[in-house]
Amino acid sequence: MSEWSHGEENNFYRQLPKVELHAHLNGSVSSETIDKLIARKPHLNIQHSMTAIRSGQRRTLDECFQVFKVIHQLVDTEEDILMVAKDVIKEFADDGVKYLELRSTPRAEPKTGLTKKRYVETIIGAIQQCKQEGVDIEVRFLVAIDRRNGSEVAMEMVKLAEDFMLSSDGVVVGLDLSGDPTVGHGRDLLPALQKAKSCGLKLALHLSEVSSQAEESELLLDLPPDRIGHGTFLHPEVGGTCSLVEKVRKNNIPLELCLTSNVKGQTVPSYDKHHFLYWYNLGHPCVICTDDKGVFCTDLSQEYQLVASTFDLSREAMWDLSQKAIGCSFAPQSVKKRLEQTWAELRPQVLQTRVP
Ligand SMILES: CNc1ncnc2c1ncn2[C@@H]1O[C@H](COP(=O)(O)O)[C@@H](O)[C@H]1O
Ligand SMILES: [Zn+2]
Repeated sequence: MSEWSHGEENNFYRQLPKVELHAHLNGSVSSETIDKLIARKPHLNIQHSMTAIRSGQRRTLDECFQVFKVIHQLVDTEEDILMVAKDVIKEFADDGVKYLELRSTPRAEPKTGLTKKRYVETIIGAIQQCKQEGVDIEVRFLVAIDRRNGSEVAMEMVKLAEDFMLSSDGVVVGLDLSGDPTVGHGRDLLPALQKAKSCGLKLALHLSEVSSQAEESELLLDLPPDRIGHGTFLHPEVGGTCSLVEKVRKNNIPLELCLTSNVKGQTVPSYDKHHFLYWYNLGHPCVICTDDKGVFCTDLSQEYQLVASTFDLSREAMWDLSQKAIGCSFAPQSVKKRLEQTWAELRPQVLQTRVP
């Protein structure tokens, strides 16, 4: 047990400088922003209970994907996307996140004239505006491929990401593969992912989020990806294989781990059974992330605190986790170096203060 009071613990994790590498834009919308969206679109008759999974509640993964559909109805114009992206970036900054990699699936909305290209441009615009306003956070963007949409759209997203990688002043750094893991097969997306890799885009892939994906993970790990989202069922204790674990370890591929998301989405039975422990005990790079802070009603400070209390880790160990996450980011060396400096400057004050 910790010798610190609850208030002190909260305060410490908020002060801790953090890196967020796995955040889906529309899953990260806070209840305050949802209020503003509902006010813009009262005719949709959407209530808060439809856009978030509260403390103690559980949903099947399938039900989680229904929640995203509701949020997508609320976020369907350029103005909405700009507001949502700026709010999300500022909320992460307020939570002590110094570097954020946001990801989102470009959507065309014929009714409002939104195109996939404008979708990405609007998010890049939000990132630039936050920078101009002096928000204390460095932000990069990953174009997401929704696996449900098949190989053709995947290839279209790779082209879009490549164009933006070359024209966005370094804001677009890679691709995400996400969406309902029970739909589609990674084999069909392999050519698009290979192309992305060959043109210099970084790959963050959701792998083995459910137990039926071993064969797909086997295939996609040969790319290899630069980071893995979840990887819940990779290891043999939960039905994965030694071969999968070996591939991950051989290439030292960091795992993005999202405790609240996995427990609320019921792919992990309880916090203490989370696969964080398996990989952490191997000394493998693990990055704590939120996944969908709005939908799962969490933030990155809470996720760090949850990991520390569940696995009885010291503040120093948690500091090391947050610092090592810098190295797992897709930021260029110059940015990583600056972040390392920030961590070095903050360390004495954050690790020693006892603020009530
Ligand atoms: C809970 N675990 C998860 N597993 C897989 N994909 C997920 C996810 N959580 C979110 N997404 C992906 O992110 C989209 C919402 O944000 P954007 O509209 O892209 O910003 C979802 O529609 C899904 O494709
Ligand atoms: Zn995710």
